[in-house]
Amino acid sequence: MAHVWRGIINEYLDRLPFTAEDRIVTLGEGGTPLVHAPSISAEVGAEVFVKVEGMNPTGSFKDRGMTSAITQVVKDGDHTVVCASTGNTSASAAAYAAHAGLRCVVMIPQGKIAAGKMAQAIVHGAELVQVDGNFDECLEIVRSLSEDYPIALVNSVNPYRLQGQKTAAFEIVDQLGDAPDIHMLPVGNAGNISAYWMGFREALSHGATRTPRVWGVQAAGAAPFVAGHPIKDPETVATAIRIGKPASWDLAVAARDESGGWIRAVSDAQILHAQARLADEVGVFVEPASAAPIAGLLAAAALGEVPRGATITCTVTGNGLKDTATALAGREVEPTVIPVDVEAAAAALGL
Ligand SMILES: Cc1ncc(COP(=O)(O)O)c(C=O)c1O
Ligand SMILES: N[C@@H](CCOP(=O)(O)O)C(=O)O
Repeated sequence: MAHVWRGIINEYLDRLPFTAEDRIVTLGEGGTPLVHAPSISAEVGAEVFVKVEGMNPTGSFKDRGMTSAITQVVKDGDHTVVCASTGNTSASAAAYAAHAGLRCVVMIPQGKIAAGKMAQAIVHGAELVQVDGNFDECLEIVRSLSEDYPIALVNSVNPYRLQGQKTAAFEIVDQLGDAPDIHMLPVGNAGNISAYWMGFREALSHGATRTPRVWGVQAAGAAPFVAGHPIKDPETVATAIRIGKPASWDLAVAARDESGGWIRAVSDAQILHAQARLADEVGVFVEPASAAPIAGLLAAAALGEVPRGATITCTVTGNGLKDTATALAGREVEPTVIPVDVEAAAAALGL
């Protein structure tokens, strides 16, 4: 019988802190495609694959962490969850809380959330609080709230989030038959790079013969790891990674150093160029933050730093449909309007 995907907790139950007796809160997350990128591969002289995390139920990798965080919240008997967010965590928390019948409160930096993500939180019934501050300041507030009130924090400082997110590394090993030589991903609050490194190391006990070098990419205006210290006023077109004080700092530094990798920055222009190339050449529409690893890869190739023939996987973290305004800016196309007439259609197409 064909295998039916049942969400990451059921698929990797033996590698997660849950049992078959637990009530698993799942929307069928995970099992995302690993898509080959032929033209980018040819350009950088390696085999490049993108792990399309925008295919998750709410359109980002956060769902892997949220199934696990919300499952634990239900297990603990809590009724309210809270998060700070640049948009994707709130969309995911809102959806999983709705599924579990929990109250969800999200705190977001005012005016800095892509419209699609805001819509997701609203339609799933989350209570939205806009803060006249940035993500880092929102996170400080929700951390205090969760310490002082009976509210469960579901940002990636919640260890169950990283447990769920590590399963993307398991999937890559399963899809390739081994770990890649290099794994690349965007870095914001730094939970995901930490989770991947945990996953790749654990995969050594489940068929992988090696771990990859981890190359993280930040936006130049929000690159605390490149600066070596927190950034007070982060700014970038990639609003998902507009973060100056990453919560998982030590874990991310460990992922970088233990894997023999690096964390570098790319400009907003490089990010938008990579986003357009992914859409035009690979057929994968990602949000700006998700294009950062491709921008970082192209930059590394231009410096001659990409090992010839290497297998490189890049996590593209979120769906482009969440932020169509940024994707379409500067791309205004005047649609041709024709009457209901085949000849007019042919003429419009120059046939
Ligand atoms: C689309 C997207 N990509 C990348 C990131 C960065 O992930 P992390 O915060 O785990 O470093 C985020 C959130 O921060 C995100 O929403
Ligand atoms: N990009 C994130 C920022 C917070 O992420 P978390 O993984 O630490 O919860 C978002 O979507 O809010």
